[in-house]
Amino acid sequence: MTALLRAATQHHQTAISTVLAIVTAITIVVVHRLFLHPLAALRGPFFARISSWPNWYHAAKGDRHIWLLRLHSKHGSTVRFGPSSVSFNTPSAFESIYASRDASLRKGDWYQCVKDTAGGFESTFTARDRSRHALKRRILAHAFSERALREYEPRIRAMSTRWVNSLAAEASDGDGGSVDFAAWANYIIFDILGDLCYGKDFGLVHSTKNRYVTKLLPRTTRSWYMLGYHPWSHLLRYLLFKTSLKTSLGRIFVRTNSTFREFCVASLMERIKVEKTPEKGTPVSKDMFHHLLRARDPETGEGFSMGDLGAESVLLMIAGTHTTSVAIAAIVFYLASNAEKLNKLAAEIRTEFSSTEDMTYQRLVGLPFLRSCINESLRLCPPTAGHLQREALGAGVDIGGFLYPAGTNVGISAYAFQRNPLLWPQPDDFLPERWLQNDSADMQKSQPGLIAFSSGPLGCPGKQLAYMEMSIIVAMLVHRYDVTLDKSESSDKDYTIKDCYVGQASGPRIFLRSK
Ligand code: HEM
Repeated sequence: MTALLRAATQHHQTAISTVLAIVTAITIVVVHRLFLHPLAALRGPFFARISSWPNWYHAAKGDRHIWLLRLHSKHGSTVRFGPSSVSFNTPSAFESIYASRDASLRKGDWYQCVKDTAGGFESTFTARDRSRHALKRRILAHAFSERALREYEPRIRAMSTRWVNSLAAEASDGDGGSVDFAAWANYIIFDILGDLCYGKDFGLVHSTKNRYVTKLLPRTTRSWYMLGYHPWSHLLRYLLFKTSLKTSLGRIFVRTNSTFREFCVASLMERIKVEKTPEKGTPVSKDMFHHLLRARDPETGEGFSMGDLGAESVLLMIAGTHTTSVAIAAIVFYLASNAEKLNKLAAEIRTEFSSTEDMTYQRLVGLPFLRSCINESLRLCPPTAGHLQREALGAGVDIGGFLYPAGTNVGISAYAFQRNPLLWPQPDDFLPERWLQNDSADMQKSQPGLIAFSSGPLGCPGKQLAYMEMSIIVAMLVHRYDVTLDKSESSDKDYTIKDCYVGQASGPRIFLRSK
């Protein structure tokens, strides 16, 4: 009995000591993060300064961009939103973090997580080492040269014409009902990318067979957010990808990711087969992989290995699809919600073109209101809305006179930046005209550029291609149809996307009436 009592007391004492040890450890961490940490002087919400859970919560919920905008309006232009994470919303910080070639910054640990979920295969996107990244970018650049873009244009126009024609049957005011435009924007963009990457028609516009692919991507990028921003990310990644759990839980976790990768790699393999054994009489398809299979780095003479090509195949299909389709759905939302702007754009397009067949990109670039509508929509709804993480290295990085030590994650959310009321008058309103005045000295002073494509050596190489696609598709749609919002489905004033790295969108539901 006494022995039992002694054992119980001992147990009790051990439990108390354990609890005390945990409380002491937490107190030390909290006190350090609040008062002794090199970032202690920065403002931010209490719980976010002491723990990464709030950041993870918003990343998992998909509203981190909205959260960051709120934090900036409360705490100012520099916000500590995690123990070692800082967000900025000024043009000078953007210059320092993204536009410069500062060697004291590299892509943050989150990009490593993306690489881990891809079985360790490294793409241009996940190459964190700056010289390895630069090498890959020089090779990848062959797929985005001016000559290549000129070759892509007729293909984009042909596919867009096919799409715009088939929309008539889908969404007519009165009988056909409204359509979810985000879905239809996805179909055309996936079809275009299939053609531009592999010379292959995925056929999403005409058949339901491959449409499942559009659903895989948001789930994949969401899993990157869930895991990459998790406070225990390193431990979880170790367990999922480095231990025996790899073949069970690890495999389940990356299942969607793997299905998408298999789709892209299978398309690449088919493409390579065609390249090796071309059919007699069939013209060579001058698509992205036509260029990338031959591309050599002008400095080292290196080309992509088979593993590299697989990784780039997945990257191009991720980076080039939902980004552009979300952007197009947002443009259509803002136009359909602002009849006066839509009419002005329709007048510009219908005056310039008598038919969609004449819509060359060279002529579309000359339409100032079209470009302004695209820019204004990208400002309000940047498809990669979140905080693009960069990690300070070595002696740290100086941003605005403050030294951020090695290991600090710095970055900017395009959404928070582009709705910063100190930079953009009436930040929440759709005012394409603000871009028309860009030449005036006043406007240039008060209005910074868009940062939706990021900038500098890690910025988007597909920017020109994206403008080409957006211009052609929107112009064809507006030329061909009167577009109206299906108000019975939504009364939203703003186009809200979920930030899952690449935005996730649904709607707007629209009616189309042939002109
Ligand atoms: C409206 C459409 C688009 C937007 C807003 C956009 C935006 C961006 C942004 C912000 C980045 C930097 C991401 C980061 O640092 O984490 C990026 C990277 C990238 N984008 Fe785009 N993008 C668009 C369309 C495209 C298209 C059409 C392609 C090609 C088919 C493309 C290919 C890429 C690639 C390959 C990267 C990785 C670059 C690197 O890591 O060096 N993007 N894009």
